[in-house]
Amino acid sequence: MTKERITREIVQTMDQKDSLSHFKSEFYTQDDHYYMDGNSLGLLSKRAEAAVLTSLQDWKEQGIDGWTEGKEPWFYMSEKIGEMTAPLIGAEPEEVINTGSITANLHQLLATFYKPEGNRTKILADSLNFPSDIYALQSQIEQKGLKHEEQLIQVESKDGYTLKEDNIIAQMDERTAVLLLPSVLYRSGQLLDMKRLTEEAHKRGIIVGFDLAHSIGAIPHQLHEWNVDFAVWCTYKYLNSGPGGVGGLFVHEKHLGQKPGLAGWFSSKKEKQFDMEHTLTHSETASAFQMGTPHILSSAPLVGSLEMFNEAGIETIRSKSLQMTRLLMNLIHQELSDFGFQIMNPLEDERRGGHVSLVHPEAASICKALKSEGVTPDYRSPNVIRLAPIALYSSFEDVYEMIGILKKLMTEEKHKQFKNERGIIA
Ligand SMILES: Cc1ncc(COP(=O)(O)O)c(C=O)c1O
Ligand SMILES: Nc1c(O)cccc1C(=O)C[C@H](N)C(=O)O
Repeated sequence: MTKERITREIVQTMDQKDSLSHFKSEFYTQDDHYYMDGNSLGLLSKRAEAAVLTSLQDWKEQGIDGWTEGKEPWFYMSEKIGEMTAPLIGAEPEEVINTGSITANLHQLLATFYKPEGNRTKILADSLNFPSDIYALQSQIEQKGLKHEEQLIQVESKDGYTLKEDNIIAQMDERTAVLLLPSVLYRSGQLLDMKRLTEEAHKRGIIVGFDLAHSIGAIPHQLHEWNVDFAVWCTYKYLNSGPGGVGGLFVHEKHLGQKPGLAGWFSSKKEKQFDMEHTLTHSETASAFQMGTPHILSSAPLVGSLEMFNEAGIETIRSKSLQMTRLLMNLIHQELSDFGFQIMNPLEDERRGGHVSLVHPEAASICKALKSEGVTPDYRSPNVIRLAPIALYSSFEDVYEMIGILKKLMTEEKHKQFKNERGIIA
């Protein structure tokens, strides 16, 4: 931690040096409001809005011809977004497609890659992953006529927040068919060593998949180079596609050409799709893992949003995000040491994602009090406050202001006015 006292002047200097600061005006942010929840639902940008309006205009003016003749033809939009996403995850364009949701894509890729055979029947996961991933794993095991209680192995966490890569590797063996892990854990923000885990799993003949929900748009990846077999993600968090925005998937080139586990007419080769044959000629790219008609109005925002990510560059985004979360942690030490907060995310740059995870016994009431004071944090049961300053639309001074607000409300015990229990979502 730094020794120098952090002042407003210091953070203002950081803002002056920030090469990404101009992006803030491209987002709908509110004055005197500090939005720290972009790790759950990112904010709307003007470019994303314009992209949706383009698709609406195409529909208005062209009706069905919008599929091929629109300004942004709908028939090719999922592939275009896949190409735009590829640089963020270190993929070849044909390895990526914009489709589905994390849960739907997990079902698709498990239906494709989970092939229990002989003794190799188990799926290795962890005990801290988001519930939807675990439900998908359980039901895919059941789909194969097996019992998930016997086949799903969930690596335990010693502290209830983080995982040790060594413990995960220790559980990989010749009975493991698939390994599925989050890149960044949704509560603690721990970033797992995807490269090492993939290498170790492959040595043992295991197929490797990652859920990139909490890393895509915040952290660079090298999925192709690391030889990851598949990955899934959502786009409504760091990629700012809006509520229910269409997700994405990656399938390594070495598996392309394989038949999708769950086929539909959008799995087709584009030039064959409208032949309407009952024998599927599936695409040879990640497009094959689509099923039905793409959700154009929930994909379109990405055409605008990803343009900004590619202009900014994911390495620059990561570097600012690390600087912001480092500042946030330093300010917590400087300003909040009397109030019983504990930082649960790993402190090292290479082990933490885009959010800071603060544990406090009164986390729920503190989050409600923060909201009443113009800060949007994110609460996760039972005691976690997640705070995510976002590289494209948060400033260093926002982080400074937000900690000032938190300190004031803790000093005045304003959170005591709120029930220490979760609302419907947070
Ligand atoms: C790690 C993780 N997996 C899965 C999900 C659910 O994804 P979806 O609702 O897009 O299927 C979320 C968030 O909602 C998540 O954070
Ligand atoms: N997907 C969400 C939704 O449909 C409603 C509210 C929140 C969400 C989220 O994304 C939660 C998020 N995955 C989390 O990490 O908690």
